[in-house]
Amino acid sequence: MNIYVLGAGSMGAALIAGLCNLENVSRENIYVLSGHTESTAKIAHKYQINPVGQLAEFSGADLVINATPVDVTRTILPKLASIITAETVVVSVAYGVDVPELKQLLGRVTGLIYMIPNIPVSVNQGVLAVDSTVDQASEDTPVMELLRGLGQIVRVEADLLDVVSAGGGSAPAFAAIFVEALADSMVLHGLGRKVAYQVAEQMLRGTASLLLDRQILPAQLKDLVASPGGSTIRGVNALEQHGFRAAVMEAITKTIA
Ligand SMILES: NC(=O)C1=CN([C@@H]2O[C@H](COP(=O)(O)OP(=O)(O)OC[C@H]3O[C@@H](n4cnc5c(N)ncnc54)[C@H](OP(=O)(O)O)[C@@H]3O)[C@@H](O)[C@H]2O)C=CC1
Ligand SMILES: O=C(O)[C@@H]1CCC=N1
Repeated sequence: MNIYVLGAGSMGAALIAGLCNLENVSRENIYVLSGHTESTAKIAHKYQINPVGQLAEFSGADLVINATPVDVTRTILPKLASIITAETVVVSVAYGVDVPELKQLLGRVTGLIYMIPNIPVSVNQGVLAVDSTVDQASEDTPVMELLRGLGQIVRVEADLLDVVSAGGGSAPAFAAIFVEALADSMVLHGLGRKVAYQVAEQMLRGTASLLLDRQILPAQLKDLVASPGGSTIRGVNALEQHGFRAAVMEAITKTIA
């Protein structure tokens, strides 16, 4: 399958990195075109994939992944539509350019997927929110099989895609802020920066693994950690007093809005 990636900033590069990790994908079959010739060359060199000079070369694509900014998406997809074939599948990750608009921009109703991935796709541990209403989102297409290699696919109705995008797509930024604050607070109390990050990051990974692998609820995990009259419950109390849960919920609400 020839995969052409359009736009190679944070998300385009993350998707390329994840694709390059897949055993069933050859780097020879991955092509990239970014906004500037230099950035195209840089990313192509970094991942040993093919740089593309101009959009016209996308005529050879079996799959196009659009990871350009929203305004660029709105101008470039109509141009792309006249270049690709009817068999080419287009996966667009531009947030807010939804399926009805994609149909309009591409002038077709099939062979398209609206998906909001998150940055951990670069290590094949992503959450990929896919609009379940389009034909290509069915589980057994080669493209969906490929995307499954990048992480867990969550198929949702169109009106809930923004919700999964906030909790899965945007939240890595919130989690990173939490990790940073946690490390800062350990540094504040005298721990070295490097060890502080190691502790915070491994704590997050271990906690996520436990929740996923053991299928226990977050509340149960919290109860397991907070010993009666112990230190953890004092920290929980402080988080509650400072509106931690409300702050997280408001952040997600604002992200969706
Ligand atoms: N970052 C994330 O976690 C997520 C992002 N998205 C979506 O991904 C898209 C890109 O976001 P992000 O990667 O963060 O943004 P960036 O600004 O990091 O990347 C944008 C990329 O688009 C390229 N570009 C600009 N104009 C063109 C053009 N005419 N042709 C080809 N490439 C072009 C830029 O190239 P150059 O640098 O050379 O100018 C750059 O590589 C957005 O639509 C966003 O909604 C979706 C989910 C998550
Ligand atoms: O910030 C954004 O708009 C994109 C969409 C989801 C994550 N990043």
